[in-house]
Amino acid sequence: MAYLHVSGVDMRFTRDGQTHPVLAGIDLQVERGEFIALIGHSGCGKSTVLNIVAGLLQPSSGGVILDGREVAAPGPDRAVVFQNHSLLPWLTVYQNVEIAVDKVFRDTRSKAERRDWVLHSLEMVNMGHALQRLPSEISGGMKQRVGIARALAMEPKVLLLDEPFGALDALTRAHLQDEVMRIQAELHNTVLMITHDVDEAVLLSDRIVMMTNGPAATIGQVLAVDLPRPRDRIALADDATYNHCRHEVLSFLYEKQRKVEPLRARPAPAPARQKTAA
Ligand SMILES: Nc1ncnc2c1ncn2[C@@H]1O[C@H](COP(=O)(O)OP(=O)(O)OP(=O)(O)O)[C@@H](O)[C@H]1O
Repeated sequence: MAYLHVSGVDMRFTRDGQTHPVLAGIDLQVERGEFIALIGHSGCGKSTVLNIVAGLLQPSSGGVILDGREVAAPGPDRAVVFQNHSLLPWLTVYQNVEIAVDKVFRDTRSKAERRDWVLHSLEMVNMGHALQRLPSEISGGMKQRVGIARALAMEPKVLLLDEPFGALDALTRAHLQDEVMRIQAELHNTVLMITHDVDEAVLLSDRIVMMTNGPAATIGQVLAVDLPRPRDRIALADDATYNHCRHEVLSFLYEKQRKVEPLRARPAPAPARQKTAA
């Protein structure tokens, strides 16, 4: 059996007395240590899938099994990193990671071991120099790094990333993607990452799971990214496999699942004014 198994998941929300089918028959099996990117048009239900795996939402039918146990509620074995860093603003960088480490390892590791682990986790994302700073005193990219350190420090079975780099500028984003690849190579985490960025999906993942448009979205195509690691973004620009994967995802999104946004009606042009001679 797969390490993470999302099985027959349907999700319906009730809004204004009406039932809206969001997900229908989501089936996904993820091996231990695999990096999965989840991609699809806005509103198709990617976050809903992630929240179900996190245990934050209960599916209408179907379920999730992680390492042989059914997911019924949120737990430290599934750490989530959101797009908008969710650090506690009144705690320092160090304390933001410490609070998670204390929660998970209070009974199994000594105070000194926990302290070393907090420091190690922050060093891993190159934040060891800013331990005493508050979130308001660091950049968006640094906050995201601390969020990733906090999630990794919990040693989760699955790391759930909901557009973790979505709010960052292109350079910071590339830098953090490289860091995540380096950490992944070291720790072999099992990762489920939502992204809107096709290049990010191909660069980082082992498989790309593409979702159809809602309502009642499901998995439309799964693409294996057969690129050796470590991966180098510059070398990959001319790589045939990389470009093939990129093309497959783009064609899924913009040909097979083309999403036509309703155009807003334009206001009628104002009638031309008669010019009157002065
Ligand atoms: N708690 C809720 N109650 C009612 N409807 C919801 C709820 N959560 C999500 N939805 C609806 O479910 C659909 C899927 O939302 P979801 O956030 O999962 O999509 P998404 O693919 O992650 O979108 P985006 O890429 O824009 O973040 C949307 O139509 C959304 O309005």
